[in-house]
Amino acid sequence: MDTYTLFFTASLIGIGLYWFLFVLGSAEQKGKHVVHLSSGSISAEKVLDNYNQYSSFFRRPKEILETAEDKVPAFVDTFYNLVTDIYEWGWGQSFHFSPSIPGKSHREATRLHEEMVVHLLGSKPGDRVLDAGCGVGGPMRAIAAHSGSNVVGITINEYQVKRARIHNKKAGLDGLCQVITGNFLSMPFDNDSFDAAYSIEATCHAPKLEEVYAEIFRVLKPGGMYVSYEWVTTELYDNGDEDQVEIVQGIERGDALPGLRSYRDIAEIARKVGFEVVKEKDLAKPPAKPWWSRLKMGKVAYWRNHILVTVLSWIGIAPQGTVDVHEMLCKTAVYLTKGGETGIFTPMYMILCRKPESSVNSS
Ligand SMILES: C=C(CC[C@@H](C)[C@H]1CC[C@H]2C3=CC[C@H]4[C@H](C)[C@@H](O)CC[C@]4(C)[C@H]3CC[C@]12C)C(C)C
Ligand SMILES: C[S@@+](CC[C@H](N)C(=O)[O-])C[C@H]1O[C@@H](n2cnc3c(N)ncnc32)[C@H](O)[C@@H]1O
Repeated sequence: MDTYTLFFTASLIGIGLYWFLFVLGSAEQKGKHVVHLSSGSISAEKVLDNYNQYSSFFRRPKEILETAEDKVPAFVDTFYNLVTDIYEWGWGQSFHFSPSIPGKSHREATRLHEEMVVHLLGSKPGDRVLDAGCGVGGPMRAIAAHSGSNVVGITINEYQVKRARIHNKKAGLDGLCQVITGNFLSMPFDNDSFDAAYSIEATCHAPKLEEVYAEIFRVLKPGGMYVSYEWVTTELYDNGDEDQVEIVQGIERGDALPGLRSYRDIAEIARKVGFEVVKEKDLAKPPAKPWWSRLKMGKVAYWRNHILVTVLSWIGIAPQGTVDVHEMLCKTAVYLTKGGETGIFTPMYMILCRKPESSVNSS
């Protein structure tokens, strides 16, 4: 090979590599780049082990409630160590769905879904608002910026707190947004200390919904509003239909859920802990456009991402085990899409509640 051919070939390989890593692997919302994929607070050599422990724990989600309910928060924490960077890289800083809106980008539709929380709660400047299960804070920043309220987020995952604080600072919202590590089943906040509260696609991780709802009720001031977007099965779900059961179990396994609840249970549980239920509605119902369309359109992107993750793991840049986690997410995307298309599942069953003015906390 002469010098010219050698130079030409080397340049082509260089450009190809640059394109593969820096163009294909670019971050969705300037959050994460593929070459920086880590596994949260888990050290690189323990990723595969942690993934295997996670997947055997969530293999039979329904049984968890009978045998190992108390271990759920720790495994949810492991799950978010494994997926947080991949979510940020492939989805953005808001870890939830929203109805697609013709003519609007995913980012814009996400933001509208988050700002709806402000309107439902009636939040205003100076209010202290709780975000129960805040992820890396995408919703918190949108809600604080839209309302001028002070938002306090809590997440079980320490790595997410680190990421959220970085994003809050970058967005110039660290004055309005505060984030702490903690369990929403037992929060380090005083009784009656928040004007309002919300949770977006987070309380589905609680083994018993009444425990997290009771805790949110406790920290809300009397008259305070709470809104939640819940993951539930709908009226179309038939637990005697094997195909439907497989879809639901696929969603539970790939999303760290200790058993999906029925939409019927939500308001009943809210009332049981003392809330007045103001409104409940499945925000996925028509005329809303499919929330799962972005998951479906991503088929080529999944394939591309899978190659990227495999190559990076192979050359030692991404931790070993990242490929397994990514493969799990690819399967999860299929089950979620089936859940949406069949209409047996919704990730946005909205419930709006009020803590009665007259209520007294039991603890
Ligand atoms: C509320 C929860 C999370 C909801 C969503 C934010 C995530 C559910 C499934 C995730 C994804 C699936 C496929 C991934 C893809 C294979 C990868 O290449 C890029 C990231 C994905 C698109 C990823 C992004 C986040 C989800 C859509 C739960 C956990 C309660
Ligand atoms: C799917 S993410 C949604 C995050 C955020 N609401 C958003 O929409 O971007 C679920 C969140 O719930 C948090 N979570 C789950 N179980 C928790 C628990 N027991 N205590 C506190 N946070 C929890 C996770 O750590 C994660 O941040």
